[in-house]
Amino acid sequence: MGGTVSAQDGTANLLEVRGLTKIFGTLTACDHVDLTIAKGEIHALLGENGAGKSTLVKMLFGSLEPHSGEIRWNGEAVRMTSPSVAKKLGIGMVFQHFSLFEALTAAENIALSLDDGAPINTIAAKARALSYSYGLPLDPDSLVGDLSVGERQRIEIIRCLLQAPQLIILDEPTSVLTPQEADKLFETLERLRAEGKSILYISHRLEEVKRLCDRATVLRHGKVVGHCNPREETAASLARMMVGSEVKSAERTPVSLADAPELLSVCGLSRKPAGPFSMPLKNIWLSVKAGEILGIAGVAGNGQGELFEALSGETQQASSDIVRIRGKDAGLLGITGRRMLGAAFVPEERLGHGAAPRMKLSENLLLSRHATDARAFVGAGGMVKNGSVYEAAQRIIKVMDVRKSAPDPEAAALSGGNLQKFIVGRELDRNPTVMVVNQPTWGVDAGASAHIRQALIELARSGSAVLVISQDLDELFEISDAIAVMHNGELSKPIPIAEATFERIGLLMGGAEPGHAEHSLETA
Ligand SMILES: Nc1ncnc2c1ncn2[C@@H]1O[C@H](COP(=O)(O)OP(=O)(O)OP(=O)(O)O)[C@@H](O)[C@H]1O
Repeated sequence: MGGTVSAQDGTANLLEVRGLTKIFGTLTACDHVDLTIAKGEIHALLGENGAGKSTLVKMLFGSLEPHSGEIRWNGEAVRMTSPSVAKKLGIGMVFQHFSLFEALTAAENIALSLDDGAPINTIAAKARALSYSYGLPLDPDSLVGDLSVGERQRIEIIRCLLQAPQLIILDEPTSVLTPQEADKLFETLERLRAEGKSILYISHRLEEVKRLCDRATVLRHGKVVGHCNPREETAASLARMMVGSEVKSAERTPVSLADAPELLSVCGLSRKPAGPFSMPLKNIWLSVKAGEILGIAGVAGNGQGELFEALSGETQQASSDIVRIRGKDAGLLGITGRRMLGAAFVPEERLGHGAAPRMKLSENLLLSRHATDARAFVGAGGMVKNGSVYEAAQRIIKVMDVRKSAPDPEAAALSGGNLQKFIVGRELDRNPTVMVVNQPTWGVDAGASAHIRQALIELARSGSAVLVISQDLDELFEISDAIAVMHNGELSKPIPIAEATFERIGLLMGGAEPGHAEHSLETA
């Protein structure tokens, strides 16, 4: 075999890709892409949403077939005809969306994918030993449903490492992790590098790319537009390489809320856990006024999802005055009833929850807005005005700069970040009086994140109340007028942004000063 020599520093290349091309319909998602990965390097793959990163790694992992191009592995031409071929060669992948069964244990989940017939006890013992040796401790007997997102990701990583890969591909691994969990992951990746393994790392978080990665390849519109050493760049210069122009952060204009009417309020919301894997809500009080953005911070799994469900009407309250929208009792209304009051909701999970994957964007638009926009979209006798729906979908696509491979593609054919842009745009397009959004820029690139954040600020300043749940503290500090923290099903008092610091919010996220915000309603 014998690897070829990399021009960069003389180390052998593990992977060499030449002219790899993938075409979807009229869109060339990857256009003659060249990429080399040396042994023992952490290589970043950067690019805007829809730049072709996932398409490229899917071709490397054998889950998509290229139209043309060549892949060389340890110097030899190979064809990745399926993920099992890629795994056998030594490529492992940790996906953005986990594929674990909640009702099974960690070891049972691992056994399912290893498929080597080894007894479950042997697999559990191996998983335990490996997880401890890499500083990612895991109890193989724990039920996945009881685990935090970070712990679930450990299972995915251990499952990948058990196959002894030489190249590990990670697709946005830190977007669901707390800062502490991300630090642990970086240590593990550095250790893997020291052992001579190679890592291909996809992330929109440019600071962590600077910290971790040895080289970067930048894609734009499916083409390689540059290579760099991220340590010699700034986050701004990396963003510029990806986007092709300067990326500005959102600007929060000052606002006076003294006489502003309250548009969304929650008074004493409590809820028992809905199932074995959900969090109770404990006496939650909050208030959002016209013009205001209230940010809700918290480590994933502390009740933010349950709070979103309670606000959106997916779960209803014990009495109608617990949730009020525009001064109307809404606690017993479902999602459509709350939308009819002028509220809009963007859930965290975009595929399945935020959009039906196999439906076109225009059909998804109709699905969520047929009741609230009946006059615009439904004609006499209940006939759908297809032309109007299509036009509205195209308007949203244009405003949000949604990149796609067909005029009105199915939701599942969009890249993750582009689908997120469409869903946020679909709700903003209604000009809602109350907007509740969970993780607005999850998986969204720097340029589009700035666009979404600015749009939320402008919506608030035009007189709407906006509540943003986010795990991204930088985001909350950039856009919020006040930040409250969810911990263990309780919500802290909101802290006005002028008094909020990362330390103070971080302490609350860790469980300091717990308590609900009953008196905040008087002071807000
Ligand atoms: N199965 C598919 N059918 C049609 N078009 C597709 C399909 N998968 C991806 N595309 C298109 O190919 C382009 C590249 O998408 P890809 O998912 O590779 O982008 P990405 O760089 O990973 O983006 P993100 O950062 O948002 O995850 C997008 O315009 C997307 O709409």
